[in-house]
Amino acid sequence: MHPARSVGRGLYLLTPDETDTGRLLARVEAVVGHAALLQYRNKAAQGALAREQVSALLPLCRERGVPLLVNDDWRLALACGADGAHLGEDDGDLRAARDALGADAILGASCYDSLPRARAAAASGADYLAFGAFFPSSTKPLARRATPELLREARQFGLPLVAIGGITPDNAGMVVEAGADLVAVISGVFDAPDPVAAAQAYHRTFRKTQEAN
Ligand SMILES: Cc1ncc(COP(=O)(O)OP(=O)(O)O)c(N)n1
Ligand SMILES: Cc1nc(C(=O)O)sc1CCOP(=O)(O)O
Ligand SMILES: [Mg+2]
Repeated sequence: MHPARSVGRGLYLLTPDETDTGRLLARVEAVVGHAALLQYRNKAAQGALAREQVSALLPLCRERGVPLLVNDDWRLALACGADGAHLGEDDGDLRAARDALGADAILGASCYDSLPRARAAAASGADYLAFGAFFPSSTKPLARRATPELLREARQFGLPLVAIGGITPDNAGMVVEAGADLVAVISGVFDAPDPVAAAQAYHRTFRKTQEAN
């Protein structure tokens, strides 16, 4: 069994679809210090632009001590020297990614609403298991839905659990109480009127839940 890399606890920030690299950097720079992990996810960028953006984000993440993962494309993560990759059901084989990236890389897996998928991902070398969507998501309106009960059951795998999908500072408590170590967020931070205040508000949820238990 692969010894899972530590991924911390708190806010797991995913980048917005931003094609202007300078603007992407500025938006991320404002909030990345409040994140435990950053995922480069940009459905509007491929090829050279995606590579340029990962390479631009990497020094910022290193400076702030925040691991940078690449969504969908472990080869891009490897080429840029990022800290890992996140793969969903259409993004290739987890075991092949683990073999190519090595034991030190952080490898995340989308499990949607499926415990069997989570079991397979854990056996294939995932460092964390992501479930969702927990709430209606403006980013992914057609996402399958998951429940807090599923998260409780997923504790059996002994890996860090990520909750994603429509998570706001107001509803995050429900998934954190159910066992989420990280809440993965795009619009709750990047579409907020004050992204820094929003990022800080997620932190308070973790603190409150810890104090209550
Ligand atoms: C942390 C995290 N969880 C889930 C996803 C979704 O991955 P996927 O199903 O491959 O969908 P896309 O993000 O590629 O649209 C994720 N990216 N990150
Ligand atoms: C990228 C993604 N994956 C999901 C899943 O359920 O697997 S939900 C989702 C969208 C996350 O964005 P927001 O925080 O804006 O809802
Ligand atoms: Mg994907």
